[in-house]
Amino acid sequence: MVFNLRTFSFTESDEDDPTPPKSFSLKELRVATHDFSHRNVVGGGDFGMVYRGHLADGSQVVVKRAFIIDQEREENFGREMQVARSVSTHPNVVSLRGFCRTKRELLLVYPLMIHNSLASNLGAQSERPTGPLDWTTRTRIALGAATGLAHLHDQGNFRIMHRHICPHSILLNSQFEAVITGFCSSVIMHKRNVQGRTIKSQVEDSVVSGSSSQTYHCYDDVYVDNHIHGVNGFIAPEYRNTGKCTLKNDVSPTGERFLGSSLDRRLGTFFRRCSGNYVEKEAEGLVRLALLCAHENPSVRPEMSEVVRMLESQFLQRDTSSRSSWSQSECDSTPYYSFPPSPSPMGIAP
Ligand SMILES: Nc1ncnc2c1ncn2[C@@H]1O[C@H](COP(=O)(O)OP(=O)(O)OP(=O)(O)O)[C@@H](O)[C@H]1O
Repeated sequence: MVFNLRTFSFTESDEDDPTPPKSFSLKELRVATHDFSHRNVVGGGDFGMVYRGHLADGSQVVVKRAFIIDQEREENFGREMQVARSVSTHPNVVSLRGFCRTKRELLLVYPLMIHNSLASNLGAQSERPTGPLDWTTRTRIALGAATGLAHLHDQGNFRIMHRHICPHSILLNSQFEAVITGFCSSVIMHKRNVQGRTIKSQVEDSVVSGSSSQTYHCYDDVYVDNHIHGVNGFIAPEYRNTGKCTLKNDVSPTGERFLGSSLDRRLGTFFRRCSGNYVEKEAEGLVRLALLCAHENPSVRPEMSEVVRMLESQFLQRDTSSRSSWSQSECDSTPYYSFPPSPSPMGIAP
């Protein structure tokens, strides 16, 4: 029995706690990536370029490299480190292998996800030689991504808001399971105890980060951001308009984009490309859930844990029962765990 300082509770073992990220030398990462050869570039984002590499122990990794250090990248680096040190291990959340800091560069090392991002497997940008993702894979990706996000949202005494969820931040491993990445904009919200003090995670205090000061936010406060983070088209309307951060900010792009993305960025494109290769009732249910998540009123949006339950009841049931697809009567008998019923013309944002 172990007392967990992060969750303030006893657990059977601490095996879910993350292994502390390793401090790499720049030389090790240069060797791993063939001196950051452009042939090894697998992506890029706000932080910098992302290179594929091989470590000396034979493992395949990516190295995210910022070779211009400014305040924004320092903060991004700090946030990635904070999340990595705080979040417990989960198969749908990427874990930081290590980092490197020099006077001129900031580098983050993650395990390589062989199928890159969801974005690179969808629509017109798809590099897939084998054609569009099949329906079962898409539904597994939707469920995996929702599970990863729900895990971030529920970390015992604190919650992690991702704030940058989009098809580029959902990676696909060798089994095409979704793995959430991209914590450059994430915020950790802590619980307040009875004395009004912020209970914060012990592990965070040991974070090796460049940022000189840490601000701790309580999740029962409304945290207002004066710099809007996120990708255009993937930002919850209330956050874009007011800067107010809540976990429901993550649910909106979830609906608009990744559940929608499980179908495809443009539904018409998906239905054409899959030429009937999907389960109609499931696709309908997914569209309804996506619309509910993207509702303009955040209080109407479900929590991520509810999204997971709805998806599980839909897709896991399919695997274990003889029923071929969902029906309205099944939905009626299990209202909480089922996909939402068809929207009324009022109330659901287009
Ligand atoms: N572990 C990984 N394995 C394979 N490809 C990756 C991995 N991490 C990132 N990539 C590729 O690099 C792209 C950018 O990564 P990421 O979203 O982490 O960068 P970023 O936008 O700089 O980060 P952030 O979202 O934190 O600002 C991804 O969309 C993906 O194509």
